[in-house]
This record gives sequence, C-alpha cells and structure tokens, in this order.
Amino acid sequence: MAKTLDPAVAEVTTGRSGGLLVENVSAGYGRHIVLREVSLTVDGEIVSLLGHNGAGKSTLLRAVSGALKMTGGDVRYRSRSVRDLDTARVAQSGVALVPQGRGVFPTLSIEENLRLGAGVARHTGSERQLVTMDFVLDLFPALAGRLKERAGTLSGGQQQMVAIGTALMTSPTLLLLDEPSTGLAPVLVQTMLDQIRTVHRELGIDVLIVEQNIHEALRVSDRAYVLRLGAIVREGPAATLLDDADIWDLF
Ligand SMILES: Nc1ncnc2c1ncn2[C@@H]1O[C@H](COP(=O)(O)OP(=O)(O)OP(=O)(O)O)[C@@H](O)[C@H]1O
Repeated sequence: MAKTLDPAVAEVTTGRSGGLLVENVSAGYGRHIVLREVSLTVDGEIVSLLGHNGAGKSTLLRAVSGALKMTGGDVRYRSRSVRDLDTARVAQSGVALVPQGRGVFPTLSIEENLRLGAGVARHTGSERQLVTMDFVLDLFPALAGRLKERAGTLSGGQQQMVAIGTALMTSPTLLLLDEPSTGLAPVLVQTMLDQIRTVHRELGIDVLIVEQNIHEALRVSDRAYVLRLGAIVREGPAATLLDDADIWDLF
C-alpha cells in the first residue's frame, strides 16, 4: 500500500510548507521500472539518500529535477507540483541539480561556468537571496586564483567545486547533489561535505545528497533515507542511523 504524504500533513510534521515533497514517485527507463512509489521530504535540512549501486538514487534526483518524467506519483516543491515542468522551469523554481560526473563545460573558464549559473538566477525574478561569486570563492578558495583557466584543465576535485559553485550561482533554495565526493581523494571528501554543511548553515539552502561515503554523509546530514531496489527501506535521523548496526548490514 503506497504511503500518502498529504501536503497539509507534511506541513504539520515538518513545521514548514516550503520544502520538497516526493509523493509515491514511480519512474524508470522504458519498460525498466526503477523507482516504486518512493516518498520522502526535505524541508529546512540536509537529507542523505543512501543505497547500493543501481538502487535508483540518481533516477530519483533526475525525476525531481525534471530530467526524467515520472510514471506515477507527484513531486511538490514549495507546495507546487513540478511534475510537468521541464528542467529549466524546475531550476527557476529554485531547485539546482549537480549531476554525477560533475557536468562542467570544459572549454569554458571557471568564471564563465560560474556566470552561467548566475544567468539562471537572473531569470527567476524571485525574492531569493542571491549567491555571490565572492561567496563561492570563499567556499572554494582553490578556484579564486584561477578564474580565467579552462574548467577542463582542473583536477577532478576542482571540477566538482566548479559544478557545485555553478549550481550555487543559480541562487537555489534546494540543492540536489549526486555523489559530490566522486573522484576526490579521501582526505578531501570530509572537507567537501563540510562545505555543503556551510552552504546550508549560511545560506539556508536545503540539500538532498546522494553519497557512497555513507559515514561521512550521515555525519553532515540531519536525516537520511535508504533506497533498495527502488523502494525506501529505512529512514530516520542521521545520528540514529549512524548508531544503527542494522543499516550497515543493508550495505
Ligand atoms: N539512462 C538509462 N537508461 C536505462 N537504464 C538506466 C539509465 N540510467 C540508469 N539506468 C538503470 O536504472 C537503475 C538505477 O540506476 P541509478 O543510476 O538510478 O542508480 P544509483 O542508485 O544512482 O546507482 P549508482 O550509484 O550506480 O549511480 C540501474 O539498473 C541502471 O542500470
């Protein structure tokens, strides 16, 4: 039986009506069904989405961002359905996706990449707090002295910073991060996730993060969901899941 998350109920349970509400979403590729009635919320918090390879984590982020049409259910953001919006419209509503594999424009400079994000922000016409280039460069000082360099010449970790920086420059209210630590040296994973925490704390941006580094992801998250074979099999406060021996058995 599908779990129904009525927006009014979500407002009571989360204390706000402005967050993300994924309601019984089913989606896949042609006849390959990947997500089966997945429901989750993100509201004023950092939420991790964990699960094995192939569990459907990226598919869920694609469905939320408008890149993949869902076959069932609904996605509401700030009380409005984004189900039928394309990626550009979803972005304008405040949702920024950083896809796995970074997604920078390699032949453009760091500065040009970041300004592409600012271009999206200009079209929103909303009251959102604008994220400045200075904020991004304070967050990722490694980029500051290299603004004119082509993004394609940077290390994997630095390209990841450009991708996240570009998403931030759209001045989002919700950031969807698909494995932001991919390709980073272990010593940098912690730093990257701490920077995500800084973004949430200082700008009030909500974050839904898919991560393979389960321990590190839970450490910076408020809550988490575990996806298995396209269905949510566990959810709860991150601190509780960190202490839950059973969750480690799921992996
Ligand atoms: N473009 C696509 N066309 C067809 N099948 C796809 C496509 N993208 C993903 N899949 C399949 O959908 C299923 C879920 O993939 P998805 O990428 O969402 O998993 P994931 O949980 O993000 O795992 P990973 O950590 O490996 O990225 C997998 O079986 C995958 O092979």
